[in-house]
Amino acid sequence: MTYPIRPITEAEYPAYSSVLTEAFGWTPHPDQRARWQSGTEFDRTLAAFDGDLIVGVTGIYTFSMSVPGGADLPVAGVTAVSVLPSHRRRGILASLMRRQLADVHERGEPLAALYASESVIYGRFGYSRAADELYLSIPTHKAAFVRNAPVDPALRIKVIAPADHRADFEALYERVRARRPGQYARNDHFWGAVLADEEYHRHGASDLRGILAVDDSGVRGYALFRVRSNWNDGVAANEVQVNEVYATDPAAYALLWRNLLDRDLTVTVSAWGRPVDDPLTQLLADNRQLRARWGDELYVRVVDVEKALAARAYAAPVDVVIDVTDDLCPWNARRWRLTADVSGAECKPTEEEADLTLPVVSLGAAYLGKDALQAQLEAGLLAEHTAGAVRQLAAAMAWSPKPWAGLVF
Ligand SMILES: CC(=O)SCCNC(=O)CCNC(=O)[C@H](O)C(C)(C)COP(=O)(O)OP(=O)(O)OC[C@H]1O[C@@H](n2cnc3c(N)ncnc32)[C@H](O)[C@@H]1OP(=O)(O)O
Repeated sequence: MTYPIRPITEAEYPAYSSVLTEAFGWTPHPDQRARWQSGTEFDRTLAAFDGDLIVGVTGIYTFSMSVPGGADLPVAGVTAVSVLPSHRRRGILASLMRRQLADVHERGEPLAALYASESVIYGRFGYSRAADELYLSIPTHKAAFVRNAPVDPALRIKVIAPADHRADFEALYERVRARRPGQYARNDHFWGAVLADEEYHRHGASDLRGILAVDDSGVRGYALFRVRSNWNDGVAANEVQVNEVYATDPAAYALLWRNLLDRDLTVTVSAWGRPVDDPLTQLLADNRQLRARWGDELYVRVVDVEKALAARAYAAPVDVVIDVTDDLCPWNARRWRLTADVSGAECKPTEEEADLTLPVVSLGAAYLGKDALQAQLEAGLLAEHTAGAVRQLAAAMAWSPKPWAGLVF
């Protein structure tokens, strides 16, 4: 049985969104549903139909995303993937994914990216875990910084109402996001999500709180957080739950965390999803006290090998012929010669013998700079034809800071 696929109109949004809420078992608040609707790019939605009934959906946010070296790449941010429970496992997701990848390619976007509800779903479509994150928790009484942590006496903390400082957050985030691969330009919809503060976003904690790190020249950093108030037998045991911390420089970054860690009545600071190389991990003197769970963050699919590999910077010179295998995007499946040094990168089709064979899913894992390729070789997932070729490519593709998008879409 086939299920015709097409984008929806705005009038069809209620039926589109009900597939999403049914598949996820969510009951969104009307404000949240309204926000999703206003953020929807209707020409980039796809719905699969069984007669008049929408039974499967997906959408795309049109992103500009930082890649290693700081360039901005057009990226398709895949979202809202859902199939009605009555129609699951009939190949509807597979047909939506095939159609979506063809659309993304036609539009000239070299990458697609997503946050996965389950890590097992997207590998078959060429997506790979490309960024990791830490869910961390720090006991505040063990949170001293190393002795040489940066301090700038010109800096001070200002307590603010987040809703009044959106322009400061936007300007600061835009100033710093090129540093870390995976960070994407946030439009109105995403700033609305960052600052969303209705009761249902609080999960028993306070309203959204904010601090700025400022000096006489202006804002050098901000943090957004909530406080979960807690008393045990008359003893205060609050938890500060950190949502975002961004700063232009290390001293401002350290001061913001210092303020979050030093609050009265507080025993724990936690954060749901931080970069694995968060500078905070280096600042804590007793860093064994930082308890963290390692998780998967962004998934990446290289849709156009030639454009994607030429667009990023490389940490070391590289000159290899890669035989890319890709069942879903046949335009990628061939041999490519990648040459790169400090002056730039080039990726061109070639008929030369391959130094290594790389499934496109492995390229996605390494694209934003995660150190993935050598381990994949050792796991038997790649084929090396010239000794040392994988090590050379892995050293060139690995990047610091490590990739992290920082905001679910
Ligand atoms: C970016 C995001 O939006 S992430 C959100 C993803 N959505 C959800 O988690 C909501 C709940 N789940 C669903 O709506 C559906 O189960 C979906 C969208 C995950 C899958 O849709 P379906 O139409 O059932 O998938 P489809 O039938 O096309 O399956 C294609 C293949 O993927 C496999 N597959 C699909 N979903 C899963 C899963 N959750 N776990 C393991 N395998 C899966 C199928 O078994 C099939 O494998 P095969 O090719 O070897 O036969």
